[in-house]
Amino acid sequence: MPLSANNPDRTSWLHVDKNSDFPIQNIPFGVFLTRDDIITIGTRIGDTAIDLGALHQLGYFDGIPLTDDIFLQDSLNDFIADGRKTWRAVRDRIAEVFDSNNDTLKHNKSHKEIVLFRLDEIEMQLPVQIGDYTDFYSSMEHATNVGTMFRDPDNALLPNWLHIPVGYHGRSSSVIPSGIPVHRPQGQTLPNGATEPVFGPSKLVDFELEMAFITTDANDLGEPIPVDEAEEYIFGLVLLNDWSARDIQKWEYVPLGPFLAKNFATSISPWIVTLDALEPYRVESPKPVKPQLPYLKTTGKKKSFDINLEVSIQPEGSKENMVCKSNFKYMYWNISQQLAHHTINGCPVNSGDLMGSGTISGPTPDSYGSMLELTWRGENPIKLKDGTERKFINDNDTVIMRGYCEKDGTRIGFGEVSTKLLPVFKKK
Ligand SMILES: O=C(O)/C=C/C(=O)CC(=O)CC(=O)O
Ligand SMILES: [Ca+2]
Ligand SMILES: [Mg+2]
Repeated sequence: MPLSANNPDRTSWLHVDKNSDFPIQNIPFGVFLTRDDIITIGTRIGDTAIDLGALHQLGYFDGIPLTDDIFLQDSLNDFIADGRKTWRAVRDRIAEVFDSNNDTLKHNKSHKEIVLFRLDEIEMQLPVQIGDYTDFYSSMEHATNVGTMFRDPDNALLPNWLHIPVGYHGRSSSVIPSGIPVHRPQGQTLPNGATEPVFGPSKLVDFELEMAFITTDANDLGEPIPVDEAEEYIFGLVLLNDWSARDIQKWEYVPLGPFLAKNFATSISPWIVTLDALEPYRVESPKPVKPQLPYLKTTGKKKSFDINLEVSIQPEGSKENMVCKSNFKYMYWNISQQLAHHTINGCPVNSGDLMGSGTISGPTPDSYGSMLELTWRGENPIKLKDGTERKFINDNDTVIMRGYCEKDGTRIGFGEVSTKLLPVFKKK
């Protein structure tokens, strides 16, 4: 059955710019602090933020079984744990309330004063309390590029890669929303030609263009999630910047994988776009190069999504420079395969877990999802509009990632994840 909230013909009585990421067909979920210092769950149409806690108290969700305080929370975890049926009913109701043909709230000035906020009146928070954060490594182009640079160009893709959605466990304590600046990390590195490491600021701070999915309570300890059921347990997607210190990474990662090179910060966009909203943008996943084991084989619906992705660097006081254009559809392993693999050993997944896709590099050099690849380890620096060059990210640069889908005149997007890199932390 088509989802009512996805009706492409629906318009809203709230103003929506033509190129907005947030038409009434999107209806993402997030958490924000209001002008009155109240934390609430909300959604967004155009440039208007909508307080769902207030909307619920005023009775606009009557008939949907929801607890009174479901939206009066500082995270979406409980709402997500209520399951897909509830997410759908709430999203459909929001679409009805804000439909151009519905005058109820539109003509109620006092209700609108309580429910609607301009974006400059709110402060976006992390949308979920993240219990566990996992990062995959699912772009064949990225894995090949990094394998070429870090290891052996003749055997760039390691033998397991075409059989396993490779991943590592990250650290949730340093996941931050868009807008929170990050300090350049310090650590151990092995200078070129040296035999002993040195300690100091990382010289090779990089971004990684990723998306991430957020789960609901999915399975009990010991219980795998079948690959074709995986999407039932995925609430939605965000943009993710997996900040990476390449010099620290290269020295520390053998043999257990990334550690301090990756966990100093991971930035995400604050609005979670639901899988339901992304339904019209499904595409086939890349053809498997090698046969996949049965637990990873998907059937039925297409399991990848056509999401345009862009990365810009903005030096302090200067213009934005777009350095990468990629697409989520390039991922060799899709989100269903990632979740099936993650749980095949019986590992439980909880509401609010964050699963990074891995760096999303495409086939062409302008679609590589990190500076490491775009400048090929710094060999081909990128020229910026202000006349300076970048091999990696400089202090006081801001890295901005954006993502959107577009089809048949409807566009829905993720907004942005924007993060400034500050110099090394100094105690005042
Ligand atoms: O190939 C390696 O040794 C590591 C590559 C990465 O930087 C991996 C990573 O964080 C996963 C990813 O983003 O694809
Ligand atoms: Ca990564
Ligand atoms: Mg990181």
